[in-house]
Amino acid sequence: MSSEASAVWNECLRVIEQHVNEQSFSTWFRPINPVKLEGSSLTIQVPSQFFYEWLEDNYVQVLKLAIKNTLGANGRLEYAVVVDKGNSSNQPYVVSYPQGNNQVKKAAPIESKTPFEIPSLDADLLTQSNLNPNYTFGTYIEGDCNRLARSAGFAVATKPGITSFNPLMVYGGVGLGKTHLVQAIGNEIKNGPEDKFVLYVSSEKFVNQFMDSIKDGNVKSFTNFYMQVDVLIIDDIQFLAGKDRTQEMFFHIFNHLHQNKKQIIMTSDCPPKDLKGLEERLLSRFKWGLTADLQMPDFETRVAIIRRKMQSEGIFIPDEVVEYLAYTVDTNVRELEGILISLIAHASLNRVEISLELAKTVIKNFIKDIETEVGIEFIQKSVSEYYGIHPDELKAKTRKKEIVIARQVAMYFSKEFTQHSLKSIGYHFGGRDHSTVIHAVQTVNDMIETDASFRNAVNELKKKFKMRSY
Ligand SMILES: Nc1ncnc2c1ncn2[C@@H]1O[C@H](COP(=O)(O)OP(=O)(O)OP(=O)(O)O)[C@@H](O)[C@H]1O
Repeated sequence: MSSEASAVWNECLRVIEQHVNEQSFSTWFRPINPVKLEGSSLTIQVPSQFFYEWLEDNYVQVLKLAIKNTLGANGRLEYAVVVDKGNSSNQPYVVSYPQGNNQVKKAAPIESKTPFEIPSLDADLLTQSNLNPNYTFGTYIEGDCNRLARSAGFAVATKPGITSFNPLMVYGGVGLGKTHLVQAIGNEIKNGPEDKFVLYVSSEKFVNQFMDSIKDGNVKSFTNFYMQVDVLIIDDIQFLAGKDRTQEMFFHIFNHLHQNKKQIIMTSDCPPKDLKGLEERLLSRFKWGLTADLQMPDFETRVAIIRRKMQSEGIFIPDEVVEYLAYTVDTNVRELEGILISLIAHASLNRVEISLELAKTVIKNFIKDIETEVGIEFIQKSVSEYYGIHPDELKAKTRKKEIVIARQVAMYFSKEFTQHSLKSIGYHFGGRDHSTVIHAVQTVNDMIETDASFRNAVNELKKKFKMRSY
């Protein structure tokens, strides 16, 4: 960054500051970097195409004024937009508009190659991996939900085929980051010092390719192709269920790769023991290495995921909105990202700032099946999650101390956050009496007074319910 450009841009900021409110100023102008000054032309770098369009749509007049005040009537402003997706070189591209001319020439985004396309069998093996370059360890947020899988993945990436994690099987529910993690391993190996042929393929494509090879009479070249791979990443292995011929072929490829110390990485939507329709000999091989699961990220990890996404989109979102989203969307990461994108798009289309109000509208109107009310069931789920027990235990007869406390806390919040009568609350906790609920509320109130760590726990949960009941 040139010091002249900085000085001019600081002058511009002083002008802009007087014409926009504080939040808009920090959202849309603080992230801008002045890049260079050539004559009376200043180039500023903005974090994304979306960011650039927003400035053009909303702040073009104030920008013109700032440029005119600092660089005179001939002053010009140029943008360098950092293209974050699909442009591995991450080269900025420049669009410019002359002063007094509103015809902005918008540059087309740089095309990226489709990341998931399967290479043809005679493709240049070392360059075609089908890996999405954005799926790296750097962009994968670590939390308790994925620690084992992530560290095993990292170990595999450091020494593919050599650790005892071969095969590495990552399993978990929909949209929890399986593909991202296994592709991060692939990218790490591919970008490492050794020339390894890493191949990512979805099981569905694998099946289709195999079928085609039978049809075309080139099964041998199909097999040879897969046997040359150094690191085979095969996604959604559950898709092989019931496809006996493909399983047989995969069995041979698996054995060949494993015997030759090649790394095999797989994902599945459930643990191997629950994979139905897969041959026993395959399942037993899946258990040779390491099986690690992914869970739904906890609140802090969800916040970190949102912040990372904000950073990559070059968007600022107020903390209270970030927290609201993280509290409310606890289904899976893909849904969380989807809602975030809807929110950004909604703000952009309606030309409004991202606020808590807007986030509530987007969540309620756009994502119909998301529960935003605090009901007894939600309280039971949240409290049992917090105490690491199963929600059914809150309704069971057990008198184990930690379960009694969790049950009392859940009853206390049901009284505070829902309209249910004491009788109804008791009913939802395994048909207990209303006097049990009164006793629970009293006990929790007493413990809040006397026990600081209990008070903190209750406050933390309360924050969650409050967020949801906004
Ligand atoms: N820990 C994480 N850090 C950052 N982003 C994440 C994380 N987990 C998931 N994501 C993001 O969530 C989205 C969904 O992840 P991904 O596609 O890997 O899920 P999946 O488990 O493979 O889903 P499916 O079951 O549908 O195959 C992706 O955009 C991914 O980048």
